[in-house]
Amino acid sequence: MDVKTVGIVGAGQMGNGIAHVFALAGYEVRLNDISADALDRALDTIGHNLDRQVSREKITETEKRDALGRIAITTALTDLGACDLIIEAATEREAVKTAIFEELQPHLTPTTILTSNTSSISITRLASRTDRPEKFMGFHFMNPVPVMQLVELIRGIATDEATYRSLLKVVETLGKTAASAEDFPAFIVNRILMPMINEAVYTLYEGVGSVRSIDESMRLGANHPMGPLELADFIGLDTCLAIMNVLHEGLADTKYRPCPLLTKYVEAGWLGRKTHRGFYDYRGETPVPTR
Ligand SMILES: CC(=O)CC(=O)SCCNC(=O)CCNC(=O)[C@H](O)C(C)(C)COP(=O)(O)OP(=O)(O)OC[C@H]1O[C@@H](n2cnc3c(N)ncnc32)[C@H](O)[C@@H]1OP(=O)(O)O
Ligand SMILES: NC(=O)C1=CN([C@@H]2O[C@H](COP(=O)(O)OP(=O)(O)OC[C@H]3O[C@@H](n4cnc5c(N)ncnc54)[C@H](OP(=O)(O)O)[C@@H]3O)[C@@H](O)[C@H]2O)C=CC1
Repeated sequence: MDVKTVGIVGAGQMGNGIAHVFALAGYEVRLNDISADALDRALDTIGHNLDRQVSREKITETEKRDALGRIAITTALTDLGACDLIIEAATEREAVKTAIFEELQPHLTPTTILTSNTSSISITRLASRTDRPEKFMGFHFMNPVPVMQLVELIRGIATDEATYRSLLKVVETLGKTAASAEDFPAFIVNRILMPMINEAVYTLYEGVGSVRSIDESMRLGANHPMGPLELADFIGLDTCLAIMNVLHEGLADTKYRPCPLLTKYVEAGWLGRKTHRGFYDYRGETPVPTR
């Protein structure tokens, strides 16, 4: 299937990054969110990130203008029906994702490929709730999308070869690298990364280190570009907790038990950078640890 138009559902940090890279690669993009404000913020962020690429001479002013011209925003999910490829990038909750696919279904063309950018949820289960499990895949981009090279491709039990090949081709046109993962909780990257982040939260919870000492230890001692708590704030603590819950429930092993302190932050609505408070407080000039 030759993909030309891409519908993206959810205009949060992942949705806007995905829209950015697809528009820059020449695809027509329709970006949807339930919130008109989220759509406006997404366009601002995309413009700002494209400006940065222009100032670093990665792209030209014309390429930036053309990319922005290829992105249409809409709060009506049904406007995405005619797209060749749908990428669902809404909140990491299975009920939210299933409801989106159910609402979209009657408006889709028979050839449309459905994908989810889920970080952890079973692709086979999401696919089974649609009319086209053979045309359904996990299409997992990394944050920040314009920078990170990897895209995980996850086939559900019913995904056909033609769908997989179409997505491989799409990844190539984006200039990114695909890695295939089997459909088990949190796939590859988050199966390894998220228990590390959860362990960092336990390290804080048990008083082994402070927010600063934990992050500095991993930045300077293990050469990670960000400390684990800084990275958790960057990903979103709600998303981190949702992934740990999928690992814990899906693999039924206590080693994936989410740290109670992570739960507490999420319950407080301190979700990290996106709410301006998490393990750090981002409301001032420089981030300040909250513990
Ligand atoms: C949860 C999941 O399901 C899966 C996941 O995504 S897990 C999260 C995976 N991501 C990571 O682990 C990110 C770890 N952090 C990093 O790699 C780096 O800190 C970082 C790339 C985010 C920033 O790097 P840095 O050196 O501190 O910043 P900086 O030098 O300003 O930026 C490096 C490049 O990234 C770009 N950049 C930084 N942040 C960006 C953003 N939010 N959007 C777009 N571009 C961005 C910069 O423009 C710069 O580009 P060039 O090299 O082309 O000039
Ligand atoms: N954060 C990360 O580092 C990564 C996240 N992912 C995955 O990507 C997905 C999105 O994550 P992320 O962008 O971080 O999350 P965000 O919270 O930044 O964005 C999610 C967006 O989806 C919107 N939304 C919620 N319900 C619907 C709906 N029914 N229809 C349309 N839009 C909806 C939200 O609106 P509102 O705010 O109004 O609820 C919000 O704007 C998740 O599945 C996550 O696991 C994958 C890779 C990395």
